[in-house]
Amino acid sequence: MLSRLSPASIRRLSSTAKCCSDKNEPDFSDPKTLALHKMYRPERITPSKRGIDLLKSPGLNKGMAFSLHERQYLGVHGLLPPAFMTEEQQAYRIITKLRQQPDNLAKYIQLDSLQDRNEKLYYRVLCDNVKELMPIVYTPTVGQACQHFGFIYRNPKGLYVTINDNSISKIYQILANWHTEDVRAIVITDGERILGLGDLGTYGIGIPVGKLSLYVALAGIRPEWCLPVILDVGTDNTELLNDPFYTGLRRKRVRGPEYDTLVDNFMKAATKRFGRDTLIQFEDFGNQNAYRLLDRYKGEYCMFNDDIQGTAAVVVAGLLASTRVTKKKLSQEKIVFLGAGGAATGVAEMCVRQMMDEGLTEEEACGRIYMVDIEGLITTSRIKSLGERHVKFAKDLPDTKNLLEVVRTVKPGALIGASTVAGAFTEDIIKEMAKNNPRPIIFALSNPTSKAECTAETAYRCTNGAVLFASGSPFENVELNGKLFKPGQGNNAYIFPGVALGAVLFAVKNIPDKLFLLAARMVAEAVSEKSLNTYSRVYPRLKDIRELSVKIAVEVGEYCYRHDLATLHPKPEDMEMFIRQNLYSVEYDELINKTYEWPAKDSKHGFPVPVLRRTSMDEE
Ligand SMILES: NC(=O)C1=CN([C@@H]2O[C@H](COP(=O)(O)OP(=O)(O)OC[C@H]3O[C@@H](n4cnc5c(N)ncnc54)[C@H](O)[C@@H]3O)[C@@H](O)[C@H]2O)C=CC1
Ligand SMILES: CC(=O)C(=O)O
Ligand SMILES: [Mg+2]
Repeated sequence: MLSRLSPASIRRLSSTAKCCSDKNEPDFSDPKTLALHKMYRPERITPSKRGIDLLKSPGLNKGMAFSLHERQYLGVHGLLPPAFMTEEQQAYRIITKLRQQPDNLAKYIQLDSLQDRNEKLYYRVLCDNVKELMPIVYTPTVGQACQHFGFIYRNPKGLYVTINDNSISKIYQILANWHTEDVRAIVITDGERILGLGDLGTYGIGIPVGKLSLYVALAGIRPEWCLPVILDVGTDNTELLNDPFYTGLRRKRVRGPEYDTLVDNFMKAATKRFGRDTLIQFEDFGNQNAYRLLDRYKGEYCMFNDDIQGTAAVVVAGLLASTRVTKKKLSQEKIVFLGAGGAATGVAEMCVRQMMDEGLTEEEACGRIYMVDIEGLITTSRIKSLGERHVKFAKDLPDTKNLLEVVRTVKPGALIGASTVAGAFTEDIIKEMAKNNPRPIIFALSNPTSKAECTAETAYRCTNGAVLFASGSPFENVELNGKLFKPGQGNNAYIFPGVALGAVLFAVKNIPDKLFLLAARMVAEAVSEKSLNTYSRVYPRLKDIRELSVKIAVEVGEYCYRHDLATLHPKPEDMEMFIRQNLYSVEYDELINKTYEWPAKDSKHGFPVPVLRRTSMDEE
């Protein structure tokens, strides 16, 4: 069996095993567990770094949580204040300071520098406060951080590959400069469509960084396996080209064959450097490249486009959960999309697959989907100018750019926005949706919040609380007529962490579309009756994503072994246990085998142990 292991897999098995934490210690009374464990777990290691180098290594640094024995043994004694702090105390200090920051960008900067200093503490704080901090490290604040990236830039995070590095060997060298060898997941963007904010060039690096933070926080993927990458091919944003702080090449975007060669070279160099099964997530590419690159690479590499496939899955999940309230199958609904770019088209295509699984023909399913883009409703009169993906959705209806008119004519059960047009779902449109449906479905997916097609408050108010609403960026709860509504976040963050966890742990060859549909169904099933019926929320709680990610990863693994796409052999007998054993722990590791039990409450050390309160603001 072992002879079937590729060199990359052997390397992975041994390094995977290093991450097993005592917290997740398996049950060794079971002989099968013991055998599996021996296979995957080598001995613990002591870090090679010492002294100030250790304190400057964010992956190892524990700040004042180093025990006296560790301080002496690892050469940091005297380099730290003499008092000690537990990780919990440090986390309390961080979140307290964070809550005193004047605004969200200041919070982003504080967390960003914490990540540079002390990785475990960063993830500890993030995991303990997912609902409060996701809007900081992710949408909407990450959008603001990208817009001001040149100004707030402190430390490099991620790799920059420019159009001037356009050969496999040059890119390979850049990848070899990265500080870890065992990279298993890359999130890459070219910065052309950063959220709904448009072309932000290299300022877009904040997006891969933020997505990978969620890999760790929402799926327990180890941070050292993660690599953020930006392809710098220039920018067409003249404001940036004139910005003295701009961090990228000052030139117009390169397009055409030279661009394609750069992406091709990157794919080859990355898989040569890190292994054929390295996951590469494409993020926030512009409309003209997103689908094209996905179609080109999805059969050949372990990759996916999150804006197309991840978004499709999360929206279908929200729609399926909604059907539990409307008591109608998805195939019985008509759906209108505002926007027909990567996100909306991906969702439309997955809706078609779901409707076909429910018994419709492809033609019937496409017939239930109406798309409106910047040119108006996609109609048969536009066929000559449409791309092949849109032709099947063209309707034999009069041309119009008026969304209200479309809603009046079609009478859809669901209205979905991925257009980047803030406020496009006017009060009239929302009221029209409510007129035609006892429980209208309205998803305003555009990010960040400033681009949402409508606010949660408008949606609930204009439908008298009947709407099943979700948005790409979070909105506050809304109280209406004495009832509390908790809008769900229809964001691909429910999907990509779990898919990525399965892909990296089982070293999959590629990721079929079907897996995203399976993930969508799992997310839909995870929505509780209480969520749906008490709060009208069509998504699980954010704090449940981590568990959901494990379940999605099991599904990814099972599917990939069935279809000969998993290259980790032998297949773990207990898939879930294998995944749990390999989850990143946010608790500090013991850095030497023997730990000195320091007297945490000893007044000699002068540490006033604070009364800890729960830091989590997560709620039902
Ligand atoms: N909630 C989530 O998980 C996700 C949200 N998104 C958001 O969706 C938005 C769109 O993303 P993509 O589809 O990737 O972008 P895209 O650039 O591929 O597509 C934008 C679409 O909007 C249409 N559009 C622009 N102005 C319009 C107008 N005035 N009226 C009607 N249609 C108009 C364009 O014609 C195009 O079809 C972004 O704001 C992005 O942040 C994207 C991915 C995931
Ligand atoms: C959520 C996301 O991927 C986007 O807005 O692009
Ligand atoms: Mg995106």
